[in-house]
Parts: sequence; C-alpha cells; structure tokens
Amino acid sequence: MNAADQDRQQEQQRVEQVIAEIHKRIDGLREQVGEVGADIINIRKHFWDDVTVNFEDAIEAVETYASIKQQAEVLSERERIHRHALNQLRTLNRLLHSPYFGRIDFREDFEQHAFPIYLGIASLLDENEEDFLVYDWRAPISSLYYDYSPGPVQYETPNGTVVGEMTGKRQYVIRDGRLLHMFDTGVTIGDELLQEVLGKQADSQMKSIVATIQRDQNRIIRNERSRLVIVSGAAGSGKTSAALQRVAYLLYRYRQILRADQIVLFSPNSLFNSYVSTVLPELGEENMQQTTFQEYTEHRLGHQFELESPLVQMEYVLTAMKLPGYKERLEGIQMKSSVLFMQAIDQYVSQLKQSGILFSPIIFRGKVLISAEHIRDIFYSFDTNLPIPNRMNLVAKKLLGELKILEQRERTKPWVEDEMELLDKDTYAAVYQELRKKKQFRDDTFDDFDREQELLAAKIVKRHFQPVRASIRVLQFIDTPVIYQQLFSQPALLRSLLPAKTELPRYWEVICEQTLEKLAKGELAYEDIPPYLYLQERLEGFQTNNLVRHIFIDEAQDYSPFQFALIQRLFPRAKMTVLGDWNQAIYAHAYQSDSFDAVSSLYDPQETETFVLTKTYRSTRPIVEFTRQIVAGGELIEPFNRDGHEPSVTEAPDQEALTDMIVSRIKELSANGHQTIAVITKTTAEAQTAYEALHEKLPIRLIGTTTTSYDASTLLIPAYLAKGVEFDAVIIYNASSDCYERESERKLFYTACTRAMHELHLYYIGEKSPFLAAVTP
Ligand SMILES: Nc1ncnc2c1ncn2[C@@H]1O[C@H](COP(=O)(O)OP(=O)(O)OP(=O)(O)O)[C@@H](O)[C@H]1O
Repeated sequence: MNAADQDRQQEQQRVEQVIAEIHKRIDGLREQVGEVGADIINIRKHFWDDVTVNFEDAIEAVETYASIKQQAEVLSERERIHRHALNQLRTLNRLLHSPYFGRIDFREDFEQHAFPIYLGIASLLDENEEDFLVYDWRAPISSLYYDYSPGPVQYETPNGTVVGEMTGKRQYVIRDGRLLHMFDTGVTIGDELLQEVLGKQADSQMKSIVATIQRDQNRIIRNERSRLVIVSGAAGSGKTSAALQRVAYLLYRYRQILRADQIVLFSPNSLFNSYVSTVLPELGEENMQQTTFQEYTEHRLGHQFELESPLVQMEYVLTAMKLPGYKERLEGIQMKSSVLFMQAIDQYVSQLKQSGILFSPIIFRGKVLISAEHIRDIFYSFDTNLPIPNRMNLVAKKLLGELKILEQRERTKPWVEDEMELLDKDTYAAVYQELRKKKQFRDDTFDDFDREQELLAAKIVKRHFQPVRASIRVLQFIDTPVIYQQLFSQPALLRSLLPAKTELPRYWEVICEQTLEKLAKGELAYEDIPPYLYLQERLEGFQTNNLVRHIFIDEAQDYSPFQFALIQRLFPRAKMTVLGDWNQAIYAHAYQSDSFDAVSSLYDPQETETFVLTKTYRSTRPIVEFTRQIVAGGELIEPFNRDGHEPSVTEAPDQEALTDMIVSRIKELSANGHQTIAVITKTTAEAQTAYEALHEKLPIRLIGTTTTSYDASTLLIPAYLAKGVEFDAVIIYNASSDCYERESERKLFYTACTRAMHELHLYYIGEKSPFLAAVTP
C-alpha cells in the first residue's frame, strides 16, 4: 500500500470512528428523549393529582397557587430538556450523513506540533467532552479554512488574535457515512469540490454553501464590525448565499442574545421566499423572518388605498408603450423614486411645520363634532420647533380631553333615549348590578330610576364614542391623502421645494394629473407608495420595531431611496446588509441609478463597509462569457472555470416553427438529464401566450405572480419573477428585437439569461435583439 492509500485508509477509519461516536450519541439521546417524553406525558396526565386544590380561604388559595406553579415549572423544565435533546438529535442525524467537509492542520506559534481541525455543520465533542471531533464551520478557528492556504495564518477570537501556521488543508466529500473523495487544496479552496457542487442539477430549493465558501464571501459572512454592509456583486456571485450563511453565522456567534425572529430578510417576491427557505434549516438553524416590501406596505396602507403591486407596474412598463401617458408615467416613476423627490418631501415637511397641514374633522353620527379648522388651530398653537409627530400627539391628547366633555353633553340627546328603549335585558341587569355594587341605590325609587337611566345613557354614548377615541389615538385626524395630493394639485409647489436651478421633470403637469386621477379613485400607484408612506411617517412619527437586530435586503437595486429610509427608520436598532447588482436593476425607477449611495448616506461612513463580488459561480464559463457581453462593464465579471455547452441563438421562421423548436429543445434537455428547465418570457402576457402554444405538446407549468413555490420540472416564467432563482437550463422564448429592443429592457434580458446554470438557448423570429448584436457566441 502506498502512502496515499494509507492516508486515505486512515481518513476512512476516522470517518468510521466519528460516525460510530455519533451513533452512540444518537442512541443515548433517543433513550433520553423517550424517557423525558414519557415523563412529560405522565406529568400532563396527572397534573392535578399532585396539586392540592383548596380555595376555602386566602392562605389555602395561596398554597394552591404555589403548588400549581411548582408543578407547571417541573413540566416546563422537562419540556425544555426534551426540545433541546430533539434539536441535538436532528443535528446529529445531519452529521451522520456527512460529519465534516474539511480539515486544516494548525500549529499555533510557540507550539511544537500541528493539530488537525475538522470542520462540519455543527460541533461534536468526544466522549469525554474534552476534544472537538468536529468544529462548527462558524467557530473562530474555522475561519482559517476559508481565508488561507497553507503557510502563516492568523484568526480572531473574542480574546484576541491567534497566530500560527497552517501545515495542511484538505477537503472531503462524505456521503451516507462514506468517504467518497478527498483533496489536498492549495491557494483557493475547492476548485475540485466547487466543480462538483456547481455541476449538479438545479433544485427548486437553494442549498447551503458552507463547504466551499470563498474568501471574499467569508469576509461578508463574518463581518461583525459594520452597521451597514453593502454587497455589490455580479449575477450568480453568491450574494444570496452569502446573506443566508451570514444569518447562520450571526445566529451562532451571538447565540446567547440573538434569535432567528430578530433577523428579517426582505426579498423580491414570495417565490424567492420559498426558494431560500430551506438553507437555514439545512444548517440546523431556524429561519429568519422573511417578508417583501409589498407585504409591509399592505399592512400599513392597505386599509386606506388600493395599492398597485410592483409586478403590475412592471407589466405596465413592459407592455403599455403605445398607450397615451406612457412616457409621462415613466418619467413620474423615476422622479417619485429619486433622492430629489425625497429631498422635496423633506422640504415640504419643514414648510408644513409652519402652515399647510390639512386635517379631517371628527365626525360623529354624520355630524362634525370637532372641526378641521379647530384641530388645525390647536396644532399650530404648539411651538413650531417641536417635531411634527410630537405636536400631533399633543393634539391627540387635547382632542381626547375635549371629547370627554362632548361625550357628556351627548348623553342627553334624543337618539340616546331612543337607543335605550332597544336595549336588551342583560344590559339592564348589568347596569343594575353595577349600581348595587357601587351602593348607589337608596330606597328612593324615583332617584334609582334616574340613576339607572343616567348610567345607561353614559354607557351607550361611551360605546358609540369608542371608535372616535380610537381614531384620535391613531392620529386619523391628519388628512395625509390630501396633504400628499397637494403636491400634485399645485404643480408649481414642487418648484419651491427643489433646490434652485434643479429642473422640474419635463412632463410634471401631466404626471400631476395622472397622480390626482389615481388618488381620486382611492388607488396608489406603486411609485407613489414609498413617498406617500414616507410623508405619512414623517407626520405621524415612524412606527419602529426595536426587537429586530439585523435586516437583510436582497435584490437591493430594486429599492428606492424612500424604501431604504423607511426600512432604516422602521428598524432603528438593526444592522443592515444590503445586496444587489445594478446590471439587474429591472424596475423603471432604477434605470438611471448605479450605486447604493441612497442607502449609504443613511449611515456614518465609518460604520459602513462595501464589498464587491466579481466572480460568478452559477453559470458555466461559456454562458458567462456570453451573458457578460450583454451589459456595460461585463468584462469585469469573472466566470468560475466550469465547462459546458455553448449557448445557442436560433432563428425561427414563424411562430409555429418556434413552438416546435422549443418543444424539441425541451425534450432534448430532459433526455440529457436536466430537471429544472425554464422557458423565460419577458412578460406575464407573453408567458400566457407561450403556455397556450406549449402546454398541449408537453407538460409545462405556468408560473404567475401568485405562485409561491415550484418543483424541479419544466416551467414557463416571466423574467421578473425569475429574479434570484436559477435553473439547469434556460430557454429565452423570444429574443427578437420586437421584444427586447429598448435600452431599458437590456437589464431584464440580462437577468433572464443569467438564470441558467448549465445550458442557455435563445430563439427569435425576424430580427434578433440588438443586445445580441455585439455578442459573440
Ligand atoms: N462558494 C460557493 N460554493 C458553492 N456554490 C456557490 C458558492 N457561491 C455561490 N454558489 C452558487 O452559485 C449560485 C448563485 O448563487 P446566489 O444565488 O447566491 O448568487 P446571487 O449573487 O444572489 O445571484 P443573482 O444576483 O443572480 O440572484 C447558487 O447556486 C449558489 O449555490
């Protein structure tokens, strides 16, 4: 046996020893889980047997309470142990499959020998609980594996820097307890392993990347210093992956003080939510909270307006070019999402401090109870130096005081008497009891009757005033819709809000008309939602959530400055990680932006760190070499060296031939073992047409705005819904110039093409898209 074989044999033996140890632990834990589980059932069943219940007097009652409490504590402690053991069992079962994926041999300075450190998804101690058989990939020492090749190394621990030498680095592929491969690696980690991982078929769920995290990704994952982390990275460079492993890292690093529900991920849509939802559980962690900006706005404004969804706006932008008002709306979208408009709203708010806020009167039973003018006078009687939200709260307080007096006056109104006649017996009985309790009954029956009537009247009026009180508490007397509307009903107002010499948008008057028209119908266009909400929060005060500690914003190029400002103020105690790619900025509002300045201006530059990822892992080298020619600056995108088929661009003579070609391509791709095949269209409307043509010829699933998950199969999907996800093979349904021609469609086209992992095929009829003109296959 040569040295290499011997080495491999030793490694195989170690795998077996560790697995045997894991089995032992599992057996022990199963026994414990069973016993504790039985205990819990037993305690629940006989809970009351061990409790002496006696409420005869106060002392007995206290004793009864103490005995219940003690019994409940025993139960809850057993349940805690049970939960903990179950979690451990789950982790051990995961380790059983693959106990570790890497090893480094590390010699600390001043030590004589190097020691092997094995890395896996969780730590495992030996039988005596002294030495680590496996280190968690997130442990301080594990960072060496990701950051260095053999040679002098150092890593940070909470107690300072540890310096030493790495004398070896090795990777393993262990499946079902068997060592399949091992590689000694040099300068970069895992080219072999990466090849293998990236060469696999796509899945409808994202996978964790802990075994092959790259050095620049590791810096993002382990960043603890910055309040704001900005990651700007090419399509497929691992931004989402880095974000998710970062969540897992933070949950480990701060496990004593941080829970998964204190981390929020803002994602582009629900399909993406389900795509990434298995990564953390795969790593043995609970999922963070996941949401979309749309969900948040629905919750804040859904009761006031009918809100347009981003996808409906997108479909309009992509299909309504020939409709009147199109270019004006597009300009409106850009203006309303700009830093300039945010500055204008800030300026507007500071003008409103002096005058101009409009209020709604307080109405009761169809009549004005407190007039809007009176509320305005109260508001403007307060010191103008106080922030508006503070003054609003003072107004609310004053109004509630006034309401009390008005409520008393209301009790003698005829409607109250009318309502009293309709009261049921129970209410009468309750009032009678109340008066008895207060000992207000005397023997004088006339007085008794009057008191009863008074109390009934008070109760009736109070009940009717309840919603009025509630509306005052939530500051509903501020007429935000009209305050927002003013910005458009007086087109000249914007001029006074913008810095001198700034040009107004060319079509501002038409934009104003369009906005007023929508508002009058109780609708809020998608581009109006962030500025409206921002204005509302600046008037009412930002509703803050102080529990959340980390915010992740993926596909951040799709967020406007307003959205960043809102999210930052909504979560004032949270650190923020923002990840995006300006080449994939597909929303109309971002056509002219190319930086994250809007978000970085919200934080101190000292607290901000920016990372750029240029290497891309998703697609094969030929696909990246093809797609990077579509966008400006694409030459900076560096493909991971994985070979594959050249992308193809095929002309079809007509629609029928196009359908046939796509059908036979899908069949061929399936025959070659590809499972997730996506036919990507530009719009939902086009996806529908394609579906009509294709679904009778082969099984295909149409993905729409309401789809929340998908399986490994053949899918038809509009490009903007495919954001963030990936497929084995991508077919671009219509890459002709009728479809992708305007400069604004370039990034959408690029986004669609970059979803492909192994194969990319484009079809067109007539002229091919000008974006392909400069692309050499
Ligand atoms: N270090 C890595 N090891 C293994 N796979 C990786 C690594 N980094 C990225 N990948 C893989 O590359 C693919 C793309 O990663 P991811 O979706 O995180 O990229 P992204 O930058 O968010 O892409 P996009 O902007 O196009 O949505 C995924 O399949 C991911 O698993």
